[in-house]
Amino acid sequence: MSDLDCADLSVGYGGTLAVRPLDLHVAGGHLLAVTGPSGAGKSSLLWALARALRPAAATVTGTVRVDGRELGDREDAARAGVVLVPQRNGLSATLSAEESILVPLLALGVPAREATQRVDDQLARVGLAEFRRHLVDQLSGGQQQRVALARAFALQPRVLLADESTSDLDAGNRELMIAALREEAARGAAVVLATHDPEAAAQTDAALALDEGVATWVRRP
Ligand SMILES: Nc1ncnc2c1ncn2[C@@H]1O[C@H](COP(=O)(O)OP(=O)(O)OP(=O)(O)O)[C@@H](O)[C@H]1O
Repeated sequence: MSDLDCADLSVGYGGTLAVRPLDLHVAGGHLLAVTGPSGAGKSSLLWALARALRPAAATVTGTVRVDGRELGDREDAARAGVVLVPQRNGLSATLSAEESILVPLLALGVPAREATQRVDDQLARVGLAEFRRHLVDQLSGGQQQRVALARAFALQPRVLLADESTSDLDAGNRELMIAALREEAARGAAVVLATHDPEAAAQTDAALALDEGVATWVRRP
């Protein structure tokens, strides 16, 4: 089990305070929803938790810890097993579905045979085995979201931060992907899903609402 904690975490862009100082604990094994209207600060919070906001782009204060160890920068967060699925998926249009999952695994030094097995397993898990050779550009928005989730699952994250990762899915695939996020939590990860969708949020262990950067518990863990 891997715990995610932040203390006094805030995000500002020039004069805008997008996330007001926040203390948060997400225990390994739990799936937390971060809800709120457009512009509430959900993406900013997830990017700050992943230590992925560049100092030139945003002012981030506070600390983020995984299993008690403070994360310095994005590379440090990646080494600690933090995986962010960004809102627009972060996939490269010119890679195929399978390459999208394989390349980060090989870059991290996962042996080729194991990496290939993980690609097969995760494409099957998200129901896209027959689309493996399609370029990302040739996939629908919902299929791209499922590839992005498969890529994250293949990395076996200790902390998984998914930003609107079910927004383009039909109800059936949304249920499947939320079940997969729950399985990642059951494996021991701390999982956070930012979502507009009340039906997705209702299926999580706890829900935190953001409004103009102010966080309020809707359902406590
Ligand atoms: N790079 C940036 N520069 C300046 N302001 C930004 C930047 N990114 C976000 N903001 C502002 O910060 C606030 C929070 O934005 P954020 O994207 O975190 O919200 P969100 O809840 O994820 O919205 P959405 O649901 O539309 O994705 C908004 O007022 C937004 O305009």
